[in-house]
Amino acid sequence: MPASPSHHAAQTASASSIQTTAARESTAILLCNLGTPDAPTAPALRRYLAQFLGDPRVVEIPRALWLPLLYGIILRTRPAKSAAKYASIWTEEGSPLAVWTAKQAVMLRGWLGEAGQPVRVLHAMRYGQPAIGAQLQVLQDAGVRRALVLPLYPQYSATTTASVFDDVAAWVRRSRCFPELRFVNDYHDHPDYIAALAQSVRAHWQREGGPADKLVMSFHGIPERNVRLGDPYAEQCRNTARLLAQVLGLGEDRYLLTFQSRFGKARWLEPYTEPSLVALAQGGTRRVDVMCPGFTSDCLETLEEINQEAREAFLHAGGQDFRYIPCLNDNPAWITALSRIAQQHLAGWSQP
Ligand SMILES: C=CC1=C(C)c2cc3[nH]c(cc4nc(cc5[nH]c(cc1n2)c(C)c5CCC(=O)O)C(CCC(=O)O)=C4C)c(C)c3C=C
Ligand SMILES: [Fe+2]
Ligand SMILES: [Fe+2]
Repeated sequence: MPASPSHHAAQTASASSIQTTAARESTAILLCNLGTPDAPTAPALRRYLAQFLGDPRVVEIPRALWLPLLYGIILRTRPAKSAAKYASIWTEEGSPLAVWTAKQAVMLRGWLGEAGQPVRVLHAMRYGQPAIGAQLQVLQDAGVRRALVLPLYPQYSATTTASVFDDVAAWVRRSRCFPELRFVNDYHDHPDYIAALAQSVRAHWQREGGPADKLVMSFHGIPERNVRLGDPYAEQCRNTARLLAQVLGLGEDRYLLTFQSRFGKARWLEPYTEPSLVALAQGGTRRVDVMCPGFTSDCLETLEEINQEAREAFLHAGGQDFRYIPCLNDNPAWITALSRIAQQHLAGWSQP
């Protein structure tokens, strides 16, 4: 059957609309997070921890000393203990970290689309699935020409941010062709990130009928040695805390910056979160608001370590009210912040 003129026109229109969409979507954003086990079970934890703790960015002990310790002791004992902790926070949809990260990618795509900037947005995990290299390959195979890698860590640390970069670079080394790449190092003082945190605290105060005696801001720790060797992480955490306190109008006596999740026997950044909460309770502080501004998604470290373990320690030491403020998760102000951070890094990247 010969094509009618209208059939022809429809074909041309749809071909050109595909081409326009393809041209616009030749830019992509890859949101990268830490990753999480596939299941709250000892075998899944063993796979996850082997990858995580086998990363030389995370444990900087010489391989010849560390690997026997990791495989001989840690991977025999820790998986079962950690699996039980994960089981206490697991949801029907999976690990909270995975659920929130996937949702952030979908929302960010929607936000940018509405702002007239349709770009592909995928998420990837440094440890576990979906892997960073596999997602970069998906983008490459789809014809993406420019990719912005955006780690979901507001504060830069070699243990986290640089490790994402290592993984991107490892994929590049294996690739014949790859998109132009840009990389976000940190956004610890970005006004929209600070504003999103402030908004989440104010909303919490509104729900609770006002501020507690103290706002505790707990960040993930790193070994103190890393900071001495030049990691800017601690300074960036202090900056975030100071800026947030400033926006909230909190004087120095109204907030406390602490570091959580110490791993191993070495000295980590201090003050440690749980002992600080115990000291506050013993010193007569009755009510605390507790938040984790360095985590953009709720995860094991916030839901179990802070909202379960640290809560119990505070109440046991005589505290009366432990009020946990959830992470930014799917907070619209946070997605707006992410879209602005992305737009600023995409600016000037010409369309073909
Ligand atoms: C927010 C930034 C993070 C930094 C910095 C960080 C450093 C760091 N972590 C470990 C060891 C572990 N961390 C674990 C879990 C974990 N860590 C972060 C974030 C940072 N880590 C997150 C978001 C999570 C939770 C992931 C989840 O699935 O919900 C774990 C695994 C759990 C356990 O067995 O305790 C370990 C181990 C080190 C050694 C380190 C810096 C040197
Ligand atoms: Fe960690
Ligand atoms: Fe922990």
